[in-house]
Amino acid sequence: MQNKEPFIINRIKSVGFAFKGMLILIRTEASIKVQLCIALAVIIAGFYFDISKTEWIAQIAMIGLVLSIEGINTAIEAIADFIHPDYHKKIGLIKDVAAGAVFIASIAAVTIACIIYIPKFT
Ligand SMILES: Nc1ncnc2c1ncn2[C@@H]1O[C@H](COP(=O)(O)OP(=O)(O)OP(=O)(O)O)[C@@H](O)[C@H]1O
Repeated sequence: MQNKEPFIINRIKSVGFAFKGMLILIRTEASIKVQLCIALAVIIAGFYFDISKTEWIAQIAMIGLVLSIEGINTAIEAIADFIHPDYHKKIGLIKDVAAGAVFIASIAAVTIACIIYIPKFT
C-alpha cells in the first residue's frame, strides 16, 4: 500500500507506535517490570558509587540490551501463541530459543555489573 503522508509525519507516527509498544511492555510484562526494578537499582548504585563515564556507558548499554531483547522475546511469544495457541514441540523450541537470547544478554549484564561493582567493595 502506498503511503501518501509526508515523510516526517509518517516517522513521528512510527515513534508514537513504538512508544505505545514500550508502554504495553512495561504495563503487561512481569519480567520487564523485574528488569526495570533491577535497572533502577543499578542506576542508583551508579550514582552512589560515582562510577566512571566508561562504566556508565557499559551499564546503560547492558540495561538497553536486556530490556530490548526481553521486548523481542515477548513479541516472539505473542506471535507463537497467535499462530499456534495449542501445544506444539516447535512452538516450545521457538519460545525456549527466544528466552535463551534474554538469558545470554542477562549473563553479559551480570558479568559487567560484577566487573563494575565488585572492586567497589574490596
Ligand atoms: N504452545 C506451546 N507448545 C510447547 N511448549 C510451550 C508452549 N507454550 C509454552 N511452552 C513452553 O513453556 C515455556 C514457557 O512459555 P511461556 O509462554 O509461559 O513463557 P514465559 O517464560 O512464561 O514467558 P514470560 O515470563 O516472558 O511471560 C516455553 O519456553 C516452552 O518451553
